[in-house]
Amino acid sequence: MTTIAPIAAQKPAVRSSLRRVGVLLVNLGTPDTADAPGVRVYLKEFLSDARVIEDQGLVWQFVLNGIILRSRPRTKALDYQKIWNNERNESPLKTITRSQSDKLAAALSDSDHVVVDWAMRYGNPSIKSGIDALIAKGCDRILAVPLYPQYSASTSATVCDEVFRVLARLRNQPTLRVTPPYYEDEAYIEALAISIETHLATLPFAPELIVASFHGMPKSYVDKGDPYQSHCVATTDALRRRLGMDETKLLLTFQSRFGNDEWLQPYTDKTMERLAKEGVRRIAVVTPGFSADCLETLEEIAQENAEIFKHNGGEQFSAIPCLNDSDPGMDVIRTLVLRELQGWI
Ligand SMILES: C=CC1=C(C)c2cc3[nH]c(cc4nc(cc5[nH]c(cc1n2)c(C)c5CCC(=O)O)C(CCC(=O)O)=C4C)c(C)c3C=C
Ligand SMILES: [Fe+2]
Ligand SMILES: [Fe+2]
Repeated sequence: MTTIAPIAAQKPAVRSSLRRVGVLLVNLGTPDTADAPGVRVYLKEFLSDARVIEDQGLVWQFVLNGIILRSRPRTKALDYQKIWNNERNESPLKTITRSQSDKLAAALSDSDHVVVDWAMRYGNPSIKSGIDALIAKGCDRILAVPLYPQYSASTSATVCDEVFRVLARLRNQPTLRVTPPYYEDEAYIEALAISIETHLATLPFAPELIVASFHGMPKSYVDKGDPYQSHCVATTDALRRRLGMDETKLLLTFQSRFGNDEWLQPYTDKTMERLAKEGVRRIAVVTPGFSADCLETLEEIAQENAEIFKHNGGEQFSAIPCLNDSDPGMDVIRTLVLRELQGWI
């Protein structure tokens, strides 16, 4: 027999005539504080998710608790400190996701029965707190929006898992929709192209080529059927067509390798080294898989990989900002959300 967690008694939060639609933007998550304890809590939750590390067996428990959580929080906290939003005392991923949510709410303000909020899969604000808040405001229908253009089980699916877990405890469940991946949507490709062109026009140099760097994942996950790599390839192909560039002018690479297994290749850091050694002097890097700038773009790309490129002879390196809450970026989110809200608003 299948059992689920005890279902709580639930009072109607608002009068039943108010039937609102909730939109919940969800991104990956980030530590609450840029210090070792904050990073440890975050990494423990993240790396204990079987969608992220599929083999959660005894060996992994030993590696996670005995090695990773003893050393990585200290070094990663230093990286977070380099990019931290000190004004708000939070990570840029939170600042940007909140702003995306505020701007989407303003864009949908014509419909007074739509409520927009945001959440993080790991850390805070949690998906549970987001769903609770939407229900408390009278939402009986919720659209969850995983902010990942390319689907992967380690990102998009785990958002759904958590949403389902929260709903599983409710007696009076809202109706649920989830936005699909949008890796080759016209609005997304157009927004990327505009953001690249706008950024290149501000540079004092002309890059010889552009590297499109996506977050990596273990190759074995793709071998077992995760479509993530094919989505990254489709995005890059569409962008090449839109920009009139071939694979020598717009390269596809994968960053953020973690652990010793083989990850998707070519690796971004090795590509930086190779390009510089082959005599390329000026490059720009775009990170289309990240809907908001975060540790992986602001530190790993704009600092670490810039350093690798220059150390090996490269001269000019520019990191193109993510779509974030820019006008083209908000066009993408609004288009996606309005399409999936059809019939509800
Ligand atoms: C097996 C481990 C990991 C997989 C698979 C993975 C996939 C994946 N991740 C993102 C987006 C982000 N990841 C971020 C940080 C991050 N990712 C991993 C590991 C895996 N990611 C770790 C351990 C970390 C934490 C930092 C570190 O310790 O190295 C972030 C940044 C969060 C922030 O706070 O700014 C994002 C965003 C995608 C899209 C993805 C898909 C394959
Ligand atoms: Fe990651
Ligand atoms: Fe990284």
